Amino acid sequence: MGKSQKKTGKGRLDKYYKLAKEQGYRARSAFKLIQLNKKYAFLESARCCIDLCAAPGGWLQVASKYMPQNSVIVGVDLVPIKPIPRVVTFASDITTTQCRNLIRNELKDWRADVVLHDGAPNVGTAWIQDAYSQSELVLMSLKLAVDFLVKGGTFVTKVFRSADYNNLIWVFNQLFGKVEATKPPSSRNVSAEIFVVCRDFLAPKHIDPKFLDPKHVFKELGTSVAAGADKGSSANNLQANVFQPEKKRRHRDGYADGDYTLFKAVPVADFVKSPDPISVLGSVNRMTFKTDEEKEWYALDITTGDIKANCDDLKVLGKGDFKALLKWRAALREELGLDNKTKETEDVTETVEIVEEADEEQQIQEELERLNAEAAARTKRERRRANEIKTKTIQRMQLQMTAPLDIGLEQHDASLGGQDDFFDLGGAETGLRKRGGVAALGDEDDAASDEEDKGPDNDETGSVLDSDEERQRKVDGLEAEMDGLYDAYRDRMRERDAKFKVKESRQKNAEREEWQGIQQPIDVDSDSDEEAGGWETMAAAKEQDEDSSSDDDSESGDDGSTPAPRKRPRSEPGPSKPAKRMKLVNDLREPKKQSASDAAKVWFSQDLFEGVDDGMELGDDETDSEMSVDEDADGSDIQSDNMADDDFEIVKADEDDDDMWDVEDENEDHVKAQKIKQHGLVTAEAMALAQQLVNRQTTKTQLINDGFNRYSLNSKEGLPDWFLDEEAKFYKPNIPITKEAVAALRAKQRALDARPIKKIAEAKARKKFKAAQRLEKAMKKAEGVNATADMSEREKAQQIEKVMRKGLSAGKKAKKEVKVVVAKGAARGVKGRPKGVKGRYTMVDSRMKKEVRAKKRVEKANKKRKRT
Ligand SMILES: C[S@@+](CC[C@H](N)C(=O)[O-])C[C@H]1O[C@@H](n2cnc3c(N)ncnc32)[C@H](O)[C@@H]1O
Repeated sequence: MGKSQKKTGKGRLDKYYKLAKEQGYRARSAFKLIQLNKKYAFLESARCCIDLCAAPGGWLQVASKYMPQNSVIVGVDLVPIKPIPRVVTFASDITTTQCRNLIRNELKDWRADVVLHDGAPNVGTAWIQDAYSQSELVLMSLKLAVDFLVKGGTFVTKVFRSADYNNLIWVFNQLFGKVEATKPPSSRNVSAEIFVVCRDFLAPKHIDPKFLDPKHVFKELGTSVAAGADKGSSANNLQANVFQPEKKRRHRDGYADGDYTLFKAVPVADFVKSPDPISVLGSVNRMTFKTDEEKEWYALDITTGDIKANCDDLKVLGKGDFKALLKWRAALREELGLDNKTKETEDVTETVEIVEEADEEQQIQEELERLNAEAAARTKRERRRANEIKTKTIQRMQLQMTAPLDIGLEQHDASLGGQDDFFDLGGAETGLRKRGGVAALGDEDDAASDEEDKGPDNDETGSVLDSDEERQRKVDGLEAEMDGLYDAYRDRMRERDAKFKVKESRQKNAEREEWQGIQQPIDVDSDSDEEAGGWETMAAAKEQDEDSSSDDDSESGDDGSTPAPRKRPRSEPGPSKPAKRMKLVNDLREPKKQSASDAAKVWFSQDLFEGVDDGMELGDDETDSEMSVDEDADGSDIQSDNMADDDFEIVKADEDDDDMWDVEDENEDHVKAQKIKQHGLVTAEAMALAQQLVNRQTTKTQLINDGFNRYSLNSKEGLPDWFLDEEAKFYKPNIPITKEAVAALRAKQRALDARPIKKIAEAKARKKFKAAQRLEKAMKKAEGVNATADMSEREKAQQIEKVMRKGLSAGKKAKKEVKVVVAKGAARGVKGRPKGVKGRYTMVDSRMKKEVRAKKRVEKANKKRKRT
């Protein structure tokens, strides 16, 4: 931000502050945009974004992370913003034409899909003044937004809940199809800020300048307040000034008659004796003790130093100070006997009223009104308490979890009716209440004290449970209940949904296996219910990849999150399930089977990869970083016994392979490239990353850095099942490649897979051709037999059957065995058939026989090696 902020005040160092530090965001406000985007998803599809009031750049970082590569991102602020990759920034005032021109120059004739505004004026003096300038700043940002937004675009702005709020919302509604106000969980409860997301910009051809003119937009309320004042409701207004400062407006009507100064001092007696003390507090700057009577009051014990100081400057006082003054007044009046008098007077009035036979109906009416008001106040109080409890429950849950963002909670703002929560705990809470499981919550209900009596800090701690132990016990109880509910839900699902059962058992298997390898792509048509784009799409695609794997399990690792249920590709038979499972515990360095390495060979045979061994290594790097944790865990040299039954000889891993993970190896690049060539870049994601490296769209460092994220060391210890299940679905890293790139590569791979190997195709064709020839020949022969006159019909039939059988058979003559005969002793050198040898034979000497055997052995061994 422009001005330096105190980092130790009221919960400034909250979890979002820490998270921001941890994740390298420049400001905790980054999470506000992340959460807004999570709800409205406007960044993923945006190609151009303008961030107004962007310093220090938290929102810009988020935009650059979530928007597609090569999008245009422009940030403006009064203060310079430290450079951010892929982002252009200016230092300029957004209310000036110079700023407009700068943005225009940068964007040329591009239009923005998203305009963001998180501006806060750097005034920091009077809150009322701040709120007003904030509203003006919002209107200025809207002015810029309508200049640059594309039709259908999104404008996100921060507004304060002030008197101008409704006017601003009205203006937004004139220009946008959908306008929603929301308060993301990361926005502090104590802050009056609220975010308005205006979608579907209508892009009217002509916009009445009055819509964007503060004088007009904020006029109506200003005058209504003034009008209210005219109607003699000054007392109410001034009361509002004290306890609801946002209601106060600027003096647009000039000074009161005969009162030309802004500073007002009144004798303290005015305050003490006035029937409307609050209006006095709201209208003056100082209360003086000048008369003798007032000096006496000054000397009293109840007139403490604080009271004296408060009377000295009323404009700097807060709610608590005003309350103290009112208490002091009440005490003083009691001491002076002023209140008794009033009581007496009231009694007299009452008596008079009775004497005057007040209208009974009117009394009933008044009583009813009073009761109604009381009921309304009670409901309000209850709602507030419920909200407080909900917030606290959420906070406690978050304290138990490592990923507060995933809970994506949206606090329900009572003033913004009709907005759905991201994750409504209300239901769960009610359920728990019914079972009596959250007595804790009830306790807290009672414990929640009146907000008015406490500062925001007290709010946090005052109603929080007494001791750590007690709190822990209650949290445990709540968790146990949640687990119970979740188990019940799963039981219900198991009964109702057979698919769920299968899914669950697969999940369990997968969890047991823990390590998940990279596999072959499968048919894209296979159903995936999470095809939502972004990571979901990638994850679904990845799942498909993994599903289709026949046996290769060492290339790409997942981040260790629970894998989704797998499916066998329809097109390929693949090994049986047990075989597949068995492979999962194999040595990671075991040489890959045919399919993976073939795919890799085809892939690397492209011109693109000529002489780019260096780059290749990075593709692996990426994979390494993702899989390293699992690899360490599972990479033991376990050899399944079943392997012995395989056709393949188990070959001990090369020493080179041992070096794969040794970063200190000087041949590292070469070795890794070899490994990739050998095992293949099997998933489309890995290929897309490799392609990005080759095309210099990304760098090695960037990929390595991307590999270290909050997903990489995600401990699951002690987390409840429902949370892990939820996490398995949504807590996944976003690989920095586009959906389109993966789709294109997958299509390419499918095309390659669909093609048979040329040699096989030719051999098949030859075989077919020869069979046809044989058949034709047989038919001709059969015709000849049929035409023969000197054969009986029976003989003909027998002959034709014989001929046809021969024609339809494979036509391969059994190879006649040739016996190898070694002439020894006296027989050596003798010509002619040796004694006792029948059929074909060949004479050899003993040396030749050995050589032939050795040759056969070598051929066989080579064959096996090739197959593995
Ligand atoms: C809350 S900060 C913005 C934080 C930013 N969204 C982030 O995530 O880093 C508000 C910013 O508004 C800027 N600002 C206030 N008035 C401005 C104006 N007239 N023109 C440009 N920037 C302004 C301030 O300099 C301040 O840096």
